[in-house]
Amino acid sequence: MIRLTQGCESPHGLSRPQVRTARFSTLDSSSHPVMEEWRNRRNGKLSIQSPATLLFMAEFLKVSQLSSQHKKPVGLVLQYGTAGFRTNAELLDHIMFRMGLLATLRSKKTKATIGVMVTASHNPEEDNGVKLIDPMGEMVTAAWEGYATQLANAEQDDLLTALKDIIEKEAINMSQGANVFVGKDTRSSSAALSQAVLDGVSALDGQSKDYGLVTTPQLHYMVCCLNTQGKYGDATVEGYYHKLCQAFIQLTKNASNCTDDQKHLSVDGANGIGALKVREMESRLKRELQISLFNDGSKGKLNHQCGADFVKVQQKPPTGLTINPGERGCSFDGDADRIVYYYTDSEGQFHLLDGDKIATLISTYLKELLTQAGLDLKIAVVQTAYANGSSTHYLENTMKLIVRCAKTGVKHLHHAAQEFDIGVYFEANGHGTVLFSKAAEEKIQHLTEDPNTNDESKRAALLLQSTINVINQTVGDAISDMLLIEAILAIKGMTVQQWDAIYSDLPNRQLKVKVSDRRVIDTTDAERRAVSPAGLQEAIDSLVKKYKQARSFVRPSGTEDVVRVYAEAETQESTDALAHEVSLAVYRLAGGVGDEPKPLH
Ligand SMILES: CC(=O)N[C@H]1[C@@H](OP(=O)(O)O)O[C@H](CO)[C@@H](O)[C@@H]1O
Ligand SMILES: [Mg+2]
Repeated sequence: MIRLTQGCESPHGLSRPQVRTARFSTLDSSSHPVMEEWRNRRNGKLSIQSPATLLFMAEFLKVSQLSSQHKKPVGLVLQYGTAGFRTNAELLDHIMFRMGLLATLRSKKTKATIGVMVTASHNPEEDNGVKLIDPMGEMVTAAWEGYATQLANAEQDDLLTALKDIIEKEAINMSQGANVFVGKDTRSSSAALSQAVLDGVSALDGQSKDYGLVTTPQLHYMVCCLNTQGKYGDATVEGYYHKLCQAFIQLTKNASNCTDDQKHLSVDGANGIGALKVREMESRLKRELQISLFNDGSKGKLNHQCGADFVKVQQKPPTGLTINPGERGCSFDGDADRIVYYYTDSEGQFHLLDGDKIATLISTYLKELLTQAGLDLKIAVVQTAYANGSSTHYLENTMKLIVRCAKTGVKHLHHAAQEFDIGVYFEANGHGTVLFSKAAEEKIQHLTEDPNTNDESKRAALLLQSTINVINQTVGDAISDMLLIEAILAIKGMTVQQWDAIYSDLPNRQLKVKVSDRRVIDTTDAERRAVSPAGLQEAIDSLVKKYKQARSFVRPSGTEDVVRVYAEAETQESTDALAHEVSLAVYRLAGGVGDEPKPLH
């Protein structure tokens, strides 16, 4: 029997010695290897001088008990991939519980609030997933993605050992308090799975706040607000709408003669959380943006034949949405962190405005404002290898902007963008945002307050300030991006066709090739060149030479068991031929399985 002595104050604010005494009394008899190891370290005695140790062990016991209600299926192995864990919802209960544990440890380690979002984004309704959010609202750091995988894959009996390993490796002070924010999307499995996350947090005596149904970027926003003591905004959904909508209204005051037609936008909510949140926010836009919401979840299935991913990959409008020729529409994905725009011309031809077009519109607008404000700030656009060559060419050669290419995955773009005063980053699929350095924000602020600032500079600086406020800098955010794009179009008096005409996309094609082990492909130069298997890059180089304005690269997907092939060229015909020939090269040199890739035409 272990008794708590005087001075054994709980860092968690627990003042219930009786409860603890009762709980600890069972520690002596616990035969779990982790408990035994701790006993051995103390020559068979549990030190009553170490309250933190006692609490730690009491929590371990609780973890052990609660984890038996969230058992891992034996042998199941899952990976924390580019966008967290993602698979069929039925396989995820133990993962969620364990991510609740891990988020609590991360919170203790960083002494800050951590976020856990339950969502599988654009994947089918039957799937689910989880992403961890670091203190400033960014994706969790790479080392902890590794811990997430270790913890997720530890068999039931090894869970405490896996937990202890992380605690020791990171030298986590277990007496530090913890706070975890939890959010979920609209999937039917999300309620039970987010409860499993909350169970994980409480097993380690962490505090939690359940935000319930929120978009992924809203949860990122909340985490950032809390950890900046409200400087970024109020950590509430109301606070989020207030900040973004107020900035939007402020921006649209600079749009003259905007007709109701021009203020109209059709939104495809992918039958997901984004639709609910647009509905909640709508009235605050004071008819400066008049939204017709489609795929609002009242009848259709999540992401089915709709949503940003469907539109981007299929290059066609979502079902369930009607817009007249020339009118603009946009699609969110299932957790509202991606957006793409589109319209159909008078000939019925569909035109997609993807992440590259969005990055071009935003960076052009920002560059103009910087010039008007007379501010010398370094602005850059960060893309991936999937960015259309025309967009890169236009940004570098016409706009004279710095363009960087990062590896696929938002966290890579986010980090690259942080190196500039203003970093605009977008994946071609529509996930992106804009980052402003602290120094840039201060210079803009100074300009708005300086009595010597001339009128033109002041107007531009004020516009920049409202632009900063409409943007969710923590992560790509469909709602925030939509408001920014709509404000820019209104301010510039630009139609969607004019926006589309800034540059013309090169025809492009993406294909997938199945190989026995996609890890045989290793890449360099932000994934644009293959260094293995031997001969593959040389083969691609000689194929590319056959076509005009051609470019092609291959890389193993981080989310699917395939090798992705990308090609672009002057015409769709040569693009498709090149994509097919490169697919064949991958199939032959990288261990293709199944039938040989067939020509597209
Ligand atoms: C070509 C492409 O669109 N790749 C997507 C996809 O990654 P892959 O590693 O290509 O499977 O999923 C990621 C997560 O959602 C997203 O960030 C990325 O842009
Ligand atoms: Mg998403």
